[in-house]
Amino acid sequence: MFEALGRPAVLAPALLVVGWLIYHVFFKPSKLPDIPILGAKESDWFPLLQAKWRNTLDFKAAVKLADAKYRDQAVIMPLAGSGNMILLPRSEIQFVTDQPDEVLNLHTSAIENLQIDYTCTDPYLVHNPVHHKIITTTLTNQIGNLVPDVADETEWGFDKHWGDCTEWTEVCVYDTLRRVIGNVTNRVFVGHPICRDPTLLDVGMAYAQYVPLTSQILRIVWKPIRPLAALFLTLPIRWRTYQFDKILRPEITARLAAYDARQADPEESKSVREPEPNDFLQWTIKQAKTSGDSYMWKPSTLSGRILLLNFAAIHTSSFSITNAILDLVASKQEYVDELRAEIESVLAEFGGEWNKRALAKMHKLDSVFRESARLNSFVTVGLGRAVVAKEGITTPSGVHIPQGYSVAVPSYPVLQDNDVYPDAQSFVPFRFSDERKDESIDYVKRAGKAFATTSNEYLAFGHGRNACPGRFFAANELKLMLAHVVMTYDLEIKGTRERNKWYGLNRVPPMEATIRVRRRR
Ligand code: HEM
Repeated sequence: MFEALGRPAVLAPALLVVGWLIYHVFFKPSKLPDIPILGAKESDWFPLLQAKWRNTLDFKAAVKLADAKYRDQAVIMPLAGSGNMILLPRSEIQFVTDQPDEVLNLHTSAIENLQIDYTCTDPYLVHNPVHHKIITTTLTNQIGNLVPDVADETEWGFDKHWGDCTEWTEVCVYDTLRRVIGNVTNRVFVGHPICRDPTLLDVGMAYAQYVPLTSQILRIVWKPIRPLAALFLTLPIRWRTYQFDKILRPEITARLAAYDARQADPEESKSVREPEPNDFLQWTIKQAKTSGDSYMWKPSTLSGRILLLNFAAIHTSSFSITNAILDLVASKQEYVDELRAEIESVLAEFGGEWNKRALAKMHKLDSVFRESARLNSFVTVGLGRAVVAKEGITTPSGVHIPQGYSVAVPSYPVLQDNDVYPDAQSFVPFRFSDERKDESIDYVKRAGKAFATTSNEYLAFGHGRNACPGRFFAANELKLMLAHVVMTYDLEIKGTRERNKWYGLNRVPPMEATIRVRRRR
């Protein structure tokens, strides 16, 4: 091997590669602003590299340090796989929210973070995200009409995964809830009975795990060889995409044929055919056909969009309800009793029927989710946006950030701040419903305490123009599910609630945690 290195044909390119690496790591002029490096120490020889190492190993310490030491100052936040992000101070959260997409852009940052051009089998779906519009318009408008389906699937899901035993039974919270969420959410995405196909759910979950994992690895692979590495690294993703498409394809083909038949002869369709389904797949077919672009109604395009939705919706919602149930079960029984009383009295007002208006009236139920998200949100730094303006941006505190870098703002330190949320370390389930009751506070401000309402102090769903478009649907679905849980089951936990774990930037609930459940008589 050493002999081979002596040959000019091998030595010359090897020296070039080593020289290139040395130049890039140590000598390339940096366009980074002249601001402190989070995690660096005065004695460091290579502050960016050493800080990256420290921040990556313990991001919780890094984000706490940022808030304690640099509360009013922007810092460079080096992190493996995320480059050198600029963390702006909390006083500039509104500034970030106010910037137009031509200046700070969420999609550019998401496409880069998730390495969409490699990890998505059809990147066009993300570059042309028509599903966002369907979420903000049709899905959100249909929340009320979808309640019976969501309630039905919730009941079926819990019967299946938690059972109907009146003796105490141990269940793994996250594992069972993600399955129920998978059933319920896909009931709204693709309808019954496909939403109950266990392979569809497993494939969707596996896809949602492989995409962030693979993108993390790809981002540390040297750019020139990334396309080659991606060919191998994305194999598990392409396999899941193929499987997902295979399961959905017969349904999609049948729906497309029925749609065309309905368009060709609306009268016959009224008398003979099944009523048109009211779910995301159908709305996407309609949107595709109306666009006139045949690419949009290719079965693989349609199934690819539903897979992306599973990616956006299922993990996030599963984390949310897992945290809420763990928080509730580890707190006082009187809180559960209070919730039951609220649910019973509101339901009685609506003749025992679950609907959107009844859910909206259950402020305590809503407050449990907002409080649990406040304590446990996976968003530790939020509003990650890429600087896309050619001339870069200059922040209110005068820091110039060139095009190509990303910014973010602190979320975890704000959510845990006693000055913003008194007694911030404790789970106070009715913190927000109590505030909503206080009539001395302006109505709009009170309404701003709802689970899905975002603010500078509550970034669990992001904030501003690009805040999570699915949050209103998610809030309704999750509330209905938790209401079903407390009305149908007694709950108990052995010992204390296991704390959430940090994985890089994100915090996730303890996935192995178990509780005991018993069907109420
Ligand atoms: C509790 C459940 C959920 C949580 C905590 C959550 C949280 C978030 C967050 C933090 C963002 C980034 C926003 C930003 O950076 O400003 C986001 C974006 C997004 N969410 Fe959610 N989400 C949830 C449920 C859902 C559901 C059910 C859907 C679909 C029906 C959905 C679809 C999306 C989409 C498509 C985006 C990207 C928006 C864009 O690129 O403009 N989410 N979500």
